[in-house]
Amino acid sequence: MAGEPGTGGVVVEARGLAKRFGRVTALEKVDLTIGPGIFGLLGPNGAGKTTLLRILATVLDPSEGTLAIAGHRLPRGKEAVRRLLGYVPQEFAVYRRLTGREFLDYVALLRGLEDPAVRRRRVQEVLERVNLLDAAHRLCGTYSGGMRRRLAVAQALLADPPFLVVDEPTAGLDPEEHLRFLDLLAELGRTRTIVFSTHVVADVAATCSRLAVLREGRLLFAGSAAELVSRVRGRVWEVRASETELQRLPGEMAVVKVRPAGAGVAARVVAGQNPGGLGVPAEPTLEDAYVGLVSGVLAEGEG
Ligand SMILES: Nc1ncnc2c1ncn2[C@@H]1O[C@H](COP(=O)(O)OP(=O)(O)OP(=O)(O)O)[C@@H](O)[C@H]1O
Repeated sequence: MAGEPGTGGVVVEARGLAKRFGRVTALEKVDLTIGPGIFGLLGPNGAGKTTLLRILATVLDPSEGTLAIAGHRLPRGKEAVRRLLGYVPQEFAVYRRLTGREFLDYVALLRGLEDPAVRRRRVQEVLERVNLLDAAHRLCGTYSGGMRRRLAVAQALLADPPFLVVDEPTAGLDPEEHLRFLDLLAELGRTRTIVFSTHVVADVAATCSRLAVLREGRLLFAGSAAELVSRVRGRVWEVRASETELQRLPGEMAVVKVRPAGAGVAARVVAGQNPGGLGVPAEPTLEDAYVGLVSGVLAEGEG
């Protein structure tokens, strides 16, 4: 049954979620349904990603709207949801003077795993899962950023929760750790519901079955990557021009990336019309669609 530990993930239903901090509106009327698998949350700085994840993790109450997780309405069902939840916050504090193993043992004890033999086994399992066994005897204070991220995931996995909320898991990781982390997420997502936030569109393209895009607290899109990409089809262009020509191109457009090419540049742009007639149509990617959406070149709901 969905909602029970280790049996395939939970369903999240948010309707009209809003969050205000004084005069700042961090989230506005967010309607979202999230099912089993990996769900990516994309958006520029200040979009409201962390706020939404903190609400899903029951750390923060919304100012308005309704939220049900695995059928438990919040805030009434908070305790029940917490039993299903593993949360990896953006800022994760560790006890620098404990080893990785001691730290996890301590967290497991706090989570109610009282039998020392059960705890030892569980700590060993999560250390293995996140590939930290070799560093388990080292003080947490000596861990790299990537190792701390893995320790943060390990503590979230101690109770084998079917619902994981992970805030920017790949920030600050080196390329090798980054790839390993995506593999771990993909593996965990086979039997769980995972919601994670990121700035890296490629991470979403690589791991997520569904995604949402937030900007300034508003939900611009929720659906599959293929749906988002289809919105930009026919509007992505490779433009070869001089820098000056590029800056003077007529019409509304969003520049996805620019690289040097010969004496000028090759730019990838999203635009309704072929920019200045200089564009060659290109096959759209998720990054093109994301940039088009957050820049406003693709209107919301357009498709
Ligand atoms: N506790 C708080 N008090 C006041 N304002 C807040 C608080 N938390 C968030 N905000 C504001 O709410 C908005 C959304 O912030 P949030 O951290 O959710 O965005 P984000 O998408 O996670 O951004 P980033 O990618 O930079 O981490 C921002 O304007 C932020 O300054």
